[in-house]
Amino acid sequence: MSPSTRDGPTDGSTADEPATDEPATDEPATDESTTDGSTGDDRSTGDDRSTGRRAGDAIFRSDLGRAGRSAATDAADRGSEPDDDPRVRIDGVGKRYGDQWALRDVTLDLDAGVVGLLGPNGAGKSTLMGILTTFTAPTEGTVTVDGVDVSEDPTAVRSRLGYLPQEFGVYPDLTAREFLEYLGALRGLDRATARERAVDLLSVVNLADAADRRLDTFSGGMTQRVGIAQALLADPDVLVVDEPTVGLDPTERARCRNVLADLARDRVVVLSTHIVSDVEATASDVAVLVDGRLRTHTDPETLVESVDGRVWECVVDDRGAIDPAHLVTSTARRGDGRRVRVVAGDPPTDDATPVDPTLEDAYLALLDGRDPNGGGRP
Ligand SMILES: Nc1ncnc2c1ncn2[C@@H]1O[C@H](COP(=O)(O)OP(=O)(O)OP(=O)(O)O)[C@@H](O)[C@H]1O
Repeated sequence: MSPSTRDGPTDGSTADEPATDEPATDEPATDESTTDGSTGDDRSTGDDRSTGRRAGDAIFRSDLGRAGRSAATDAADRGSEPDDDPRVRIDGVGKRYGDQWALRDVTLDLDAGVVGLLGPNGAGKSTLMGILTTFTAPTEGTVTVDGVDVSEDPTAVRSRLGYLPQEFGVYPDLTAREFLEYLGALRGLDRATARERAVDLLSVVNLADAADRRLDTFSGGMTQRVGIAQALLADPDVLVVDEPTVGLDPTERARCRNVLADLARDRVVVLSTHIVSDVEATASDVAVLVDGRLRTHTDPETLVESVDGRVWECVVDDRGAIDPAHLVTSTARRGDGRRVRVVAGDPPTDDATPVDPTLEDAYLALLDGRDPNGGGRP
């Protein structure tokens, strides 16, 4: 049996090779054969009717007989109080390719919750995820997961970490249950444990009703949730997901987001995405990378507040009516003209009305960096 097409691990687990500085090994495994699932019929709901569990219920972690991997449990095993160290500590991390720095001096502490990793193309998000998932060796700085250094002991880090790559491949002729059992066996689980875990995980991602359907009948969103399930096979403390909602319809996006938010109750979920509304809907933290550097790490509410009182909507005949010194975050043609959304210190037109800011307004203003009072970019 072979996966549809892929060059790397089918399960999105991290590569077996130790992290290296060679760019050739810095490419995360990708899969060009995602299921588009146009024939899928997803009847799953937020609740698993067979068990009555909610996605990501804490019961899942204990059910899996997890051998105490969290910092808290490790500390309890050692007979000591858990320390205040964050689950993930990224300290002064940089990555250089040739003479170009893809990432520089990034310091981030992460604990349970969803951290939305945002940044324009080329900002360094994939590089940072590659370092976190042990694919890529940092040039400088350290990353620890539950106190374990990714460079010193990548194998131990991998056992604490689940990864859903952007392109996730499945074996289309297997059922969801068979697929997870297979990946569980690859991870060294015995048959009974793999079976039990597959059932639990399908419940966690609200696919219990579809467990015995072949994967080639799954919609794109269902396949992504299978991807999340496989990333949870080792019941990781840290889940890294790369653009999990791209190409999904709004209903499936919401389902996927809800699963991630539920899982983040007792895990670090690193959500790398360009879809700012997904971050707004799920994240407790937002980290913005620009040109390889961390521009901000805060909570979404604080970022939104940064443009409070500076977002306006107005209707204009054409966009030229807006002072080019102002940042236009959206424009839509309406019957009465163009409705534009503007970030500016003062009303951009006489009839502009103030509106509640969104995270997207704040994010675009942060990237734009121009003076909201109209003075242009610094
Ligand atoms: N293997 C590599 N060899 C050389 N340069 C690389 C390599 N991987 C990434 N880079 C460079 O590092 C910088 C950061 O790239 P990275 O892919 O991490 O950004 P990103 O934020 O993930 O972008 P995107 O949103 O487009 O996926 C870019 O300038 C990119 O060209």
